[in-house]
Amino acid sequence: MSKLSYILALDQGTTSSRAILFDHQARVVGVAQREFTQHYPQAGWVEHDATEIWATQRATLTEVLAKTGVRPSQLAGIGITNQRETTVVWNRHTGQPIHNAIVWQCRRTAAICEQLKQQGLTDEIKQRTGLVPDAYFSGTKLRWLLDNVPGAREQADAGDLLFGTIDTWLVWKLTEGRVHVTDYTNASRTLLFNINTLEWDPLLLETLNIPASLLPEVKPSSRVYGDADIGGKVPIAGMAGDQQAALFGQLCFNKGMVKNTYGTGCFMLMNTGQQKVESNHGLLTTLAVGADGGVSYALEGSVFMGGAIIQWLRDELGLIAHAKDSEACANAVASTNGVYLVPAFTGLGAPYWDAYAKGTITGLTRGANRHHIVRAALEAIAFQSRDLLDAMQQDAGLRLAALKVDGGAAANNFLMQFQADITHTRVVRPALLETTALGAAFLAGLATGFWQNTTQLAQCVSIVQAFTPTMPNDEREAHYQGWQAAVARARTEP
Ligand SMILES: Nc1ncnc2c1ncn2[C@@H]1O[C@H](COP(=O)(O)OP(=O)(O)O)[C@@H](O)[C@H]1O
Ligand SMILES: O=P(O)(O)OC[C@H](O)CO
Repeated sequence: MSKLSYILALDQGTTSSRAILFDHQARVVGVAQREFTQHYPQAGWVEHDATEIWATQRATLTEVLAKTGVRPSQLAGIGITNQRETTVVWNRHTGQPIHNAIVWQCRRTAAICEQLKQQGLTDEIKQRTGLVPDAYFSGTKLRWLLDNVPGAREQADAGDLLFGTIDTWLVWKLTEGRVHVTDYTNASRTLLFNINTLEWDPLLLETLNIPASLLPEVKPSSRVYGDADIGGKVPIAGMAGDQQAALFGQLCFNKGMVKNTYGTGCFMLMNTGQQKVESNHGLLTTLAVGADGGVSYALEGSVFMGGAIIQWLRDELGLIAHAKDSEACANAVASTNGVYLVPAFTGLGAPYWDAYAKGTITGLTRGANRHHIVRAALEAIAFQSRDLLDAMQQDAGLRLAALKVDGGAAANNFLMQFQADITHTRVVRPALLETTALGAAFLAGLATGFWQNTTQLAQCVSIVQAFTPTMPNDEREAHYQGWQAAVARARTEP
């Protein structure tokens, strides 16, 4: 075992930045968390201030060390995991972003995506990147910034600008501008990266008019990238998009293993090993991390609104005071009384990919009350995940024995039981829901010798609870058909 005692994970999520300190048994020794501002400059647009992201992330790092009394010299390494696709462009000389970051949820580039489809590039994009032409991914966001921020195109052509997803931005800040790097998992979400050759794709760069000089170097997810200067030098040794980090943290190292994360959105990933599986059911093919820390392929179902629906009920409708109150609220009624909520607030992601669908509530009667609506919101999270699981099982040609879950909203027992019921699949929840941070810690720990191998990692993880399906078959399928009918009403495309 290394003489160094801890690994620090930085988890930069959509709504908050977290720093979590793990010991050698992967126990959480300390946590610090800071929320940051969401900017909605127009309907459907979402931005973050990259400078605020860095400030909150840096503050959590300082706070977690201060409150645990751990010194930088006791850290074996830092692992970074991040909200994916969110796009930052900054000046390489001043380190200043040229604009707010465009967030993965932002729909402003839907028209650019329509153009790509009209140019007949959908199949080409799918074959090269594993993705679909949707505003979700970084490529069109980067294009928008270069085309719309005054002077950006000239600066880019002069080689003065750098692009990064949030991982790249944090490493750049932590190394004081010495390192401009990303990892394969984050690169695979840009719409610019070829997942067959594992290189930036010249055709896509040309199509979107992106100079290659903006792009970071791409490396494996478990690797020393450089030293962070945090009052002592600490190697940054792990880096992965948050969903791929969660897959690793859930020990899904091998082919056929699946996890579903319930955070702001819901993201179901299946490791397909060295086999690149193309979906026929609206899923993405993406890069993940294999047992040796190298590249593996994954199938992914991405749902834009998961726990964020609960935030909406809390912040915009005021139906609950705290997210966790949704559980008691849902349990206060025996059913939704025929109410369905389709959370297409930012369009619909997998498996529908309908950029213009709008949020919809159906089945309201005079008997409907806030309990029914809250229950329908939680059920919607699980229905969307069933859509993904059905698609994934069909694409992979297998039936899952159990679904591993994590993320903030996986704490909700009503949601987990309903998930088991509506998918007719056992749902398994680990003791630690922060599997995203754990995955990043594992990657950094493997690269620095803090942990030797995946067997050692598996010994650190324990399962606390399993939810077994109890809903009768006819009730389940009738309820799911009700959901499908509600989705059909929310959609703009057949
Ligand atoms: N007990 C709960 N029941 C339902 N939703 C919850 C609960 N606790 C948290 N959430 C939701 O989970 C999300 C936070 O999860 P988290 O994993 O921290 O997300 P992220 O990493 O995307 O910021 C929020 O959208 C919140 O509304
Ligand atoms: O911030 P999260 O955990 O909801 O994750 C966001 C995803 O990475 C977006 O693709």
